[in-house]
Amino acid sequence: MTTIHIDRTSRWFGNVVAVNDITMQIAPGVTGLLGPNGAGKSTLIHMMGGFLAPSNGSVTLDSTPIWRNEQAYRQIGLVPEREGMYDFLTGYEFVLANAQLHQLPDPPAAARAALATVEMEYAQERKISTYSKGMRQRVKMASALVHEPSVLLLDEPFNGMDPRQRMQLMELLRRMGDEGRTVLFSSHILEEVEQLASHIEVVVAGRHAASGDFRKIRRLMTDRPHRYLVRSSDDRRLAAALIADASTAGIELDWSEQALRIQAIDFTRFTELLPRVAREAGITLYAVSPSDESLESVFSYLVAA
Ligand SMILES: Nc1ncnc2c1ncn2[C@@H]1O[C@H](COP(=O)(O)OP(=O)(O)OP(=O)(O)O)[C@@H](O)[C@H]1O
Repeated sequence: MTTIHIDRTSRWFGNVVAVNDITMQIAPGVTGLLGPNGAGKSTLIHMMGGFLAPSNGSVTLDSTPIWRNEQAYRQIGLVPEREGMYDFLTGYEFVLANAQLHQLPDPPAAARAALATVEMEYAQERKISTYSKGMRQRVKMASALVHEPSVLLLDEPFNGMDPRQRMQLMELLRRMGDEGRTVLFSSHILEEVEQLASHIEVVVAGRHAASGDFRKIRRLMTDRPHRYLVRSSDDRRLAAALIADASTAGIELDWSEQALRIQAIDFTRFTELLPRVAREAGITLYAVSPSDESLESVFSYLVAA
């Protein structure tokens, strides 16, 4: 059993703080790392994989630091997000090279086994340049699995996959989690995480925003009061119609903005209510935007789904 501990860890690049004082643990099973673009997910994953040193704090695997620790590297497999691969190699040669780098006792057998795990034997003799995005993803995965790591880190693994490939990969990750491996994958899409991980970690703008059971966090995201700025063809009439519904907690006419500031309690109900009320009253909606920053990121998850 292997657990990664991230303890008061920060990472900066010049004056950009990509990861800001984050503490979290990644335990065996499948964990989803959720956050909007630029939240710091890749930077965190690279530190967990030993690709990057923390600027501050520590990242350890069962109490030993990961950075520059060969023993830790033997236990970790990392599937990076980047697309660039050795296109002139065949899938087999690519995975074999990694098996050799790990100095495994029988690199060809390990490469074949890893390619079988991701169901890529049929195309293993083809050049990577001829692969689709999903096939590339699977070969990267085979390469990360070739030394049978107990920790598997995947950066946006579902990007560009079709629904069938997505399902296959989800099944594989689920199986690995059930086997007791520590599997962490990042995503900026709420629904993707929902299907695979019951435990999630949320990062927003370099900070740790939430941790725990997916359903609880989702409720937190969707059931908290939300503030919107709404512009319409008749703000006063729209305000009167909305306030009658229990999902609206408060409305203010903002003269300087020429808009309504609305506070909604029940997110789902409000997002159904607003267009319906406007339609029934013959009011045109010109703009509906979340008016606080944290909500904007929550909103982007929902929109991206
Ligand atoms: N090597 C680097 N040099 C400078 N800035 C960097 C570097 N790597 C990351 N950053 C910055 O750190 C922040 C976090 O980036 P990171 O790639 O970790 O986020 P992310 O959540 O993985 O986003 P995405 O989903 O878009 O990949 C961003 O502002 C990014 O521009």
